[in-house]
Amino acid sequence: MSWRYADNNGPAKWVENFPIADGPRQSPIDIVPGEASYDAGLKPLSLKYDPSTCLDILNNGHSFQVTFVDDGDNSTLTNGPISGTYRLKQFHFHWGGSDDRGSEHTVAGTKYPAELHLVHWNTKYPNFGDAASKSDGLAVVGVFLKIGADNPNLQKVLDAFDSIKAKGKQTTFPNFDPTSLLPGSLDYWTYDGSLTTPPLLESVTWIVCKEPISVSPAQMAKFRSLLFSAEGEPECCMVDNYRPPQPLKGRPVRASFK
Ligand SMILES: NS(=O)(=O)c1ccc(S(=O)(=O)NCc2cccs2)s1
Ligand SMILES: [Zn+2]
Repeated sequence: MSWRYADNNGPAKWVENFPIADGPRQSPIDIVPGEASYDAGLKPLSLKYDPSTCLDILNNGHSFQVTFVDDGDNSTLTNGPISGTYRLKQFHFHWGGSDDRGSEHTVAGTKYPAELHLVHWNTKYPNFGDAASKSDGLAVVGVFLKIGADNPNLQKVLDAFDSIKAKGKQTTFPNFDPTSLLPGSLDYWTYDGSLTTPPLLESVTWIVCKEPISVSPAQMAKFRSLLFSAEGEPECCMVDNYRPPQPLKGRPVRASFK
C-alpha cells in the first residue's frame, strides 16, 4: 500500500489499511509538561554509538534515513526507561513545509520545524523485524529541531542530499557519529507508543528529549529540497511528512527531570 502524507493517502486515511491507527497506544502525542510525572526511578540515557557502524543514506519516499550495521552491540541504547540493550538501526527526520510545523510530538501544543528519530531494537529478539512486532521491541529517541544557529553536524547529513534527491536513491554514508546530533542535556519524557508511520506497530518505548538541537532556516530549506517522487515521476517536494498528535487514551507520560 502506497501510503503518503497527502490528503488522499495521508494520516487520516491510514486506518483503512492499518486499523491499529485507532489503537490504544498510538504516536505521536502532545506532551504536556505539567501533566507529566517526574519519576526518580528513571535512569539517565546511555547512548553509545560507533561511527564505523554507519552504512548508508537512503531516500525511502517518505523520509530519508541513515542506516547502521546492527549485527553487534557497537551502537546501543541502554538504561533510561528501558531494560536490556537496544541496537541502533537507523535515524531519520520529519519536517514541515515551513518553519511553523514539522515535528510529530508537540510540547503543550508547540510544533517544532523538525524532529529527529533514532530507532533502536531490543536485542532480546533475534532481529529488527521480529522486535518491531513486540510490545517492548523498539525504543525511539526523539530530538526536536529549533530554528537558530547553523548546525555543522547536521550539515554533514544535508551535504549528502544531492545524491538521494529522489525516492529510492541511496548512497554510502560512512563514519558519521549520531552522538553529534544529540542535545547537551539528555533530560527526557517517556511513554509507551507506536511507530508514527505504517505499519503503526505498537512496539515503541518513546524517549523524547526536552532540549532541542539547532537548525538554520537555510538548512531547513535543504530538507525541503528532497522529493517524495522517484526519478521520471512528476516532482513532489518532500515536506510535511509528519503524523499529527494522537489520543493519549490514559497513558502516563513520565519525566526524567524535575
Ligand atoms: N517515525 S518512527 O520512528 O516511529 C518509525 C517509523 C517507521 C520506522 S522503521 O524504519 O523502523 N520501519 C518500520 C517497519 C517496517 C516493517 C516492519 S517495522 S521507525
Ligand atoms: Zn520517525
